[in-house]
Formats: sequence, structure tokens, C-alpha cells
Amino acid sequence: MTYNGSVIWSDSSIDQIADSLADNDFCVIEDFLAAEDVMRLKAVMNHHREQEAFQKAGIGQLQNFQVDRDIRGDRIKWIDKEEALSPTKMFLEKIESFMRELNRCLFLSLKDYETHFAIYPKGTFYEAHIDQFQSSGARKISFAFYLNENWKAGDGGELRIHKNDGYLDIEPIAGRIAIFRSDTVLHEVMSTEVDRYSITGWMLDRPVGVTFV
Ligand SMILES: O=C(O)CCC(=O)C(=O)O
Ligand SMILES: [Fe+2]
Repeated sequence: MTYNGSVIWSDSSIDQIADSLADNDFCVIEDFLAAEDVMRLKAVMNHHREQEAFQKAGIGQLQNFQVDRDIRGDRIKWIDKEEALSPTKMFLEKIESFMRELNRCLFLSLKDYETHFAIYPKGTFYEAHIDQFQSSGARKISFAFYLNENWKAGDGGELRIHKNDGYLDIEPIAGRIAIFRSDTVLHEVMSTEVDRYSITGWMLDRPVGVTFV
């Protein structure tokens, strides 16, 4: 099954987006940022990449943490709000206002978020998983924002969302953001044929730093 347009919104009201999230556990929004802002953000990622600020991503938390390239092959850089460059700050502000809207529409109590840049080099993927850690239920809503301007069919790197009756593939097209429940949605990143740029993050029901409580 390929994705069904009804989960993809562009210029929609937050109420429609919240309804889709409540009904399907996920939704996709086009043009979350304007094209020129996506370009600036991608330039920031390339700057960090040139500075060799990206590291191999791991799985699990604390003592369960491990780097396993058979499970995920992306390189990541955690975003520190205090040190963020202005295109990154703008993205964070957009995420914060979106989080406030979700709280209002869905009666959630999201309090904070953690997020990182991610680059999947050609030939890498992330096997099927659920984002909420076994050791902590703090992650409530996941998001993945994409920055691949010239993505075309055959480039791979789709976000595959598994459903009871099949799956949906979401192409990682620039400006698009996928949003889904961290505790229920089984998903994976399909092997990519081109370097794949994204920003992944998690909205938390408690402040960062007390996620082990
Ligand atoms: O980049 C994506 O589409 C999803 C990434 C992901 O599942 C994760 O980092 O947990
Ligand atoms: Fe994930």
C-alpha cells in the first residue's frame, strides 16, 4: 500500500492536523518551512558536516546504548538551542509553536523536546522500531523533517509506517514533516540511494534531563 493522501496536509488548520494525528496516530504536513528556509537549514547542516560534527548514531539509552550499523546507519548531531545558528533557531521556534498548538488541540501536556540533525549516507537505513525507550516513557510525539530538494522516485530513503493492514511509504521531500506517536507507531527508514538529510525529534511530557524519572 502506498500512502493515502488523506493523511497529508498542506496549509491545513491545526485542527485538521490534530484530528489526523488522533485518528491515524500520524500525519504529514507539506511546506512546514518555506523553501528558502529549508535551503538555509541545509546549508547549516553542510557546515556542521564540514566541521565533522556528525557522529554515528546509537540505539537505546544509558547502559543499553550501543552503536550498531546493522540497525541504523545515520550520522547525527544533537541540536543545542543555545548554540543554534539562526536558521536552526527558526526551525526550533516553529516546532515550539506547533507543540503548543498540539497541547491545545489534543489536551496533551508536552513540555519539552529533544532533536538532532541526521544524515543517512547512500546505502544506509534504520530498521523497524518504535521511538519510545523501554526505560522511559517521556517521548510522546516524534517528528521527522526533510531537506532533500531534488528527491525523486528511486532515490529510496522513504519513511515506512507499518499499519495492521500493510504499510505507508512517505518520501523524504524537502519541506515535509512527518509527525507520529512515539509509543505506538512502528516505522523504519528504507535504504537510501542518495545522502538523505533530515531533522528528527521527540516531544516529551517532561523537561529534557529528567527523562529517566
Ligand atoms: O528520518 C525519518 O524518517 C525517521 C527517523 C527515525 O525513525 C528515528 O530517528 O527514530
Ligand atoms: Fe524512529
